[in-house]
Amino acid sequence: MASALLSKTTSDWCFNLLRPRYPSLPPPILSHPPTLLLTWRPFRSFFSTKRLSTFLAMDGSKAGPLKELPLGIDATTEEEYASQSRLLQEFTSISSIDKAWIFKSDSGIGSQAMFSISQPNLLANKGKKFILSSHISRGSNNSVNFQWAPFPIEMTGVSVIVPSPSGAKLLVVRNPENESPCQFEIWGRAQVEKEFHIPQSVHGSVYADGWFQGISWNSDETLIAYVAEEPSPSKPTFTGQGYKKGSSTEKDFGNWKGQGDWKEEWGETYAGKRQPALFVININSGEAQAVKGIEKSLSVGQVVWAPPVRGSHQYLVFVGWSEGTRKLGIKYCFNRPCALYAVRAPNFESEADGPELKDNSTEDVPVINLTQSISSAFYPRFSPDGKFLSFLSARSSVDSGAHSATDSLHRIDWPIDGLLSSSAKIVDVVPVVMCAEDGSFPGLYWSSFLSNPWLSDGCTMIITSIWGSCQVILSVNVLSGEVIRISPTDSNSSWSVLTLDGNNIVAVSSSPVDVPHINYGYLVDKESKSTAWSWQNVPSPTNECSEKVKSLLSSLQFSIMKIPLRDVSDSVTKGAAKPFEAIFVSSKTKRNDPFDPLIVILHGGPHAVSLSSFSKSLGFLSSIGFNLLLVNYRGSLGFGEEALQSLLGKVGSQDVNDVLVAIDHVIDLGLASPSKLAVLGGSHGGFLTTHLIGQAPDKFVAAVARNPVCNLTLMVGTTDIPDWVYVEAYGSEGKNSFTDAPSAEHLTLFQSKSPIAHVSKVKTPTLFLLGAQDLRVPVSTGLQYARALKEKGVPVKVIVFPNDTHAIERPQSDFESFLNIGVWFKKYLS
Ligand SMILES: CC(=O)N[C@@H](C)C(=O)N[C@@H](C)C(=O)O
Repeated sequence: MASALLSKTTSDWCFNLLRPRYPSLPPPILSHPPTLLLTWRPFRSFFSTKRLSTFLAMDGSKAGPLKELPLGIDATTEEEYASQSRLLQEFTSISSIDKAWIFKSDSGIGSQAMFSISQPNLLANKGKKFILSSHISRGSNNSVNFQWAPFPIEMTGVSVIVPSPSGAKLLVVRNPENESPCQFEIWGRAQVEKEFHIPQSVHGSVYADGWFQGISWNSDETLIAYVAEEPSPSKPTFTGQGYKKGSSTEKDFGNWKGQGDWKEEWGETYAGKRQPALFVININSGEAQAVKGIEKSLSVGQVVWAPPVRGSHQYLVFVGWSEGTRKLGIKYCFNRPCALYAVRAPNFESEADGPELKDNSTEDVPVINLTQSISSAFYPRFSPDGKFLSFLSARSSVDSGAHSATDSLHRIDWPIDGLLSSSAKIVDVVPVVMCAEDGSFPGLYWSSFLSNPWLSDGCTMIITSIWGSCQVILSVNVLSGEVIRISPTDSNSSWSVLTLDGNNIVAVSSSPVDVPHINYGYLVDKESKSTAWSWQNVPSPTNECSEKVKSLLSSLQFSIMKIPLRDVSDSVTKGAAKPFEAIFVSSKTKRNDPFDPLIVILHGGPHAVSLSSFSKSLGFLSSIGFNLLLVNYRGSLGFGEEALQSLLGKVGSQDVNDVLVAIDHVIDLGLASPSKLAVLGGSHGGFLTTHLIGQAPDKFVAAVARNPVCNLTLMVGTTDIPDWVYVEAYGSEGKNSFTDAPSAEHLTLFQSKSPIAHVSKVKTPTLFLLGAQDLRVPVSTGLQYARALKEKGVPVKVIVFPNDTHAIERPQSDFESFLNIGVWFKKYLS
């Protein structure tokens, strides 16, 4: 019996695997010393590691000295781990296309493209970044041809690259890993032309992602404005004799540094990061100056240069977030009030400066708030002629307290004389859509703006947004307000814009069953007023994945389903009474008889969305025999503001019910069996997962919760976004009742709306994946719930990743998470 257990091969659901990308990589699950893994298995196999080795010896087989199995793995699951891990490695190594830039070609024919590509490096537990170049030429009939460089080039140690507007120079920033200076390099076409080391006494690391990122070249390409961490504050110094008067940042053998006052940070993923501040570097001299006059309490980001006005000082426009009485978490939080400000750029003494620019007195020139009359303004973009400034606003989010909601687009006319005013009229360009009519524009969501999003007419922006369950490319005329969906409407795939090539678009598209592909788009008929775009699929090395993955994905299909509501009450708004959507991914042919097991996948937020784009981890799960149902319950982004706002105050009931309705829908269609259901969700999706196994205790055979919100009463005192708990539990009015001193009445309501209120009913075996550095949903929340299940004898497995934050996205942690998810579901659903 034991040898049967041990000799169980991968043939149960064996894959004819190709050689993995990292041939020397040992099975990662065995190479994981830092992961803390707690396993509680009331129904665990009789053969614990010790018993198994004894049994083997008694069996008389040539056992030899048996290796202990790693923590959390038993003999029954080890083969499964080994076989799934090989396939997961093939999915993991698929590269992602993150950004692209277009340059004029030296030959004057066609253009040059540079693509930034990333790939996880499991052994190093880091992302690898590459640059892949291509020459783009146009043939007859509008055909386009990309000639790719033979290999990509790795960008080791590079934090961010930003080409100059003309494309003649490239800024490369290398952030230090310790107290070393921050390195700026200016590259020409063939070599590094300048290299500057900015000491920590001037500033810390340059912000290279998230809300605060912003690097902008001025028009004559001599100055670069950017956002970096302010220098370290000086701390009290103590010597053998006690406190040493005066401040010093120097380290010395004869003294030691105290902590000084604690400073608020921006929460999740910003731990240890200092206040973002504005700087300008002169690339001729290498001198870097802090921009003066900005209030210390203002965090800054997204800086751009205002159009130059002859004979007048240059201004910078940036986004500022005020701190108020405390900083609340800002990652995934669009509801933090912010405004656009204009500030005078510092002067650098240089021969090029005219006499009128020698005045260095920027301190007494006020910083102007340009968007006082609106609670949120970000992504400032000047039109190419400098006549207006457009920007996005999340005012709906700020005003309602929902952490993300429908955005709006605005513009202000820019004074040609350079006389700025804080009372400039804000024009609404694309308003918030309250009720999304079938098939029509639902509003702007999570839009991303290129640094140059403009077509040559100077008033059309090309942007990426969300439309139902799809990511789409839109053209937006900033003068007329006309919005057109220009990515194909006959496809359910997701599209996003990478860069513009003049009036043409380089985009990436993907779907749950197609890895990302590059596409080239152009207006079919430029002369007529036609708005039809044609898209050409561009063969590219980035489109490649292993033959195994290709073949597995080609056996899958997906559809976007409309799920009608059940029992709509009269009190719901029109927008909230409309069907919601779910993405159903299945095998083209049934793999199991009569039904493949179904994993219900629930996104977090709750104001986020599951998109119809490719996901390596979900591609892996659908390839190992599971159908998937990604439910975009009401409250998700992409369906109009009324549907989104309908969830506030109703979490744990309306969203739970929507998921149950979606499940019944696929069962009624004959696509799933009620006895083969599992559920997986993270964060608010983990809230739903744990609610569902409590409220529908007989429905799910297995569950997985990643950093789940299980107890709002516990979370409110420990999370970086306690305001979220109030708004989601009480509705919009919770925004005003939010306090850091919750009353007994508040705590009682939070308890009643939490999954922990239903924990006594749970029977479903549940896997918990927890990040110990999570500031959003602290690890204690998931641990408490898991312990409560254990107390009841429910099968539970917990993996804590000691160095991971909320997203659990470090390559090894992501890998181990999805490997365990695959094995967990196989164990209970096969
Ligand atoms: C606003 C927010 O972070 N809410 C969390 C509870 C959550 O669900 N987060 C989402 C974004 C996630 O998927 O992590």
